[in-house]
Amino acid sequence: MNIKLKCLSHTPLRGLNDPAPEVTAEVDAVLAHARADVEAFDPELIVIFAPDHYNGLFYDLMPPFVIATAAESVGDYMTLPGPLSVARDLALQMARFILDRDVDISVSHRLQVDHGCTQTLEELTGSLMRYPVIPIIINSVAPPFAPYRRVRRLGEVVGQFIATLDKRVLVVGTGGLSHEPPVPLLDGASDAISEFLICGRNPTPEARAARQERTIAAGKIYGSALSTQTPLNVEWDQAFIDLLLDGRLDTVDDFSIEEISKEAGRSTHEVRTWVAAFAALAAAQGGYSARRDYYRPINEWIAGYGVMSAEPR
Ligand SMILES: O=C(O)CCc1cccc(O)c1O
Ligand SMILES: [Fe+2]
Repeated sequence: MNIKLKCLSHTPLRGLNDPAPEVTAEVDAVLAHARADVEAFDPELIVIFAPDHYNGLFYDLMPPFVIATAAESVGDYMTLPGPLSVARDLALQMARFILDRDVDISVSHRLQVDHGCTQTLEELTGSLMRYPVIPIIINSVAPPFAPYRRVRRLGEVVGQFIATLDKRVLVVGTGGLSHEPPVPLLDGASDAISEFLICGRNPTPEARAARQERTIAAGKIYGSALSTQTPLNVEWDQAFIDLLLDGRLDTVDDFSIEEISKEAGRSTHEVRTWVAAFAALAAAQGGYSARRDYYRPINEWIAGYGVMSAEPR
């Protein structure tokens, strides 16, 4: 086995509410570099840890973790619609391996995924079909969540499975860092919003457009006095990146979900995908060496925007 890691923020506001052209150019260059790395590595499998934002998973049955044997992009915001090239049999084998090691995970044989999975796949590979992929969704948006130590444990067993493969494997985490887009909460929601959060699959084009307009409007005022959303938190992001750089993964076991939501925003929990990805790399090969490729707080995108790479030491 040969393994590499990429973790990066996603933001559906890319192209819809852009910051200054120098900033988008900087991010474009970072992403082009990441894509070239992936091209050179030529993975035989991509394991992508991703969140979902009430596009594939709803409160009628909200799983903490899901592995997909087949997946289709809903094509939200500017992302590509259509099927992902999921490695079906390998995904099933991985599900069995995970369950055998005492970590519970749901299996979906037909999962809808959103920008939380597809934007990063597209940015890193140019399409949704380029390489065989196994999507693993970690609930990071719809409380209650499994604790961070459980996410780290999931990553570990996935890494142990990867170690059994005779393949080049790219492990990806997508989301974060600090941010809070206007995603509704079930607690205190109106009847209409509850109905959406419980079973809002396959919205009408009008409903999807309205949702996207709300996100764009929030992006236009994010970080200003007009915004009611928790702002970006550069210190939190820096500390999180540092703990990954230093390989202090076990410190996430003490993370308080409530405190992180308050300090850095509710969607900061998408960093759970980074925790799982780094834990997988660490478990697959012992130590790792990581680098911070990029970080910048970008209000227009509602994103503490970061990119990291890592590989075995
Ligand atoms: O759920 C939605 O539609 C909004 C999602 C969303 C918005 C801004 C930054 C993000 O990272 C993000 O995921
Ligand atoms: Fe997100």
